[in-house]
Amino acid sequence: MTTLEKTKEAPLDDAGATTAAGSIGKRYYTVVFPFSNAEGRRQVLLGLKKRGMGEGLWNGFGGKVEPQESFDECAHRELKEECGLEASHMRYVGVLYMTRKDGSAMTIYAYTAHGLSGAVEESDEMKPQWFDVADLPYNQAYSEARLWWPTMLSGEFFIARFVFSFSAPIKHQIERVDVSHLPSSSSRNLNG
Ligand SMILES: COc1nc(N)nc2c1ncn2[C@H]1C[C@H](O)[C@@H](COP(=O)(O)OP(=O)(O)OP(=O)(O)O)O1
Repeated sequence: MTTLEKTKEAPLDDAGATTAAGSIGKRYYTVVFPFSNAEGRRQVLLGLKKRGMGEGLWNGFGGKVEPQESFDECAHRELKEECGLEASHMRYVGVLYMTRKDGSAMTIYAYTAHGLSGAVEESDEMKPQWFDVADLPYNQAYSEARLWWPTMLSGEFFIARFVFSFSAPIKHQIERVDVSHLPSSSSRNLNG
């Protein structure tokens, strides 16, 4: 089953994801949200960005996918570099296609991290802090966070598309995808 949520009636084109114009300046990123259920409280670790893009905003931990690196490897590396944690289980929960009217585009692969080990440490880039999932700092996060974090928190796989004019999302679509019927990677391998 697929559910669509749209801000506008006009459908989003896939400009940034697929067209020649959109692929110019396209960048691939990961973002990771570590979860904890310590003392019966469902919490997520966010980082306050200390420099560069998104400075002063709370976000998950992530960055650009390096050449020769898989998305999963990038997610584990960025988590460790930015907040000191390691995860025994990283769950790929969704993908965000972000495009600007100038044709530049960014694709962000979103993960939740579980089975955490290590000590939470502040890095050059991020100041980490635990938040109750019911009390997230949407007023000090990217403006589109309130549109997709609730879906990410629900655990349903999602495909989100945003079109920005400067930093404001002017069009968005969030598709929740039931992936339970898809073959696992092991069964795909068995089928060649
Ligand atoms: C609207 O723009 C954004 N929205 C959201 N939700 N997240 C964004 C947006 N722009 C960037 N991000 C995320 C994607 C990544 O998780 C980080 C990017 O971090 P950064 O630019 O610092 O990437 P690094 O590879 O760490 O960069 P350097 O090592 O070169 O500093 O933010």
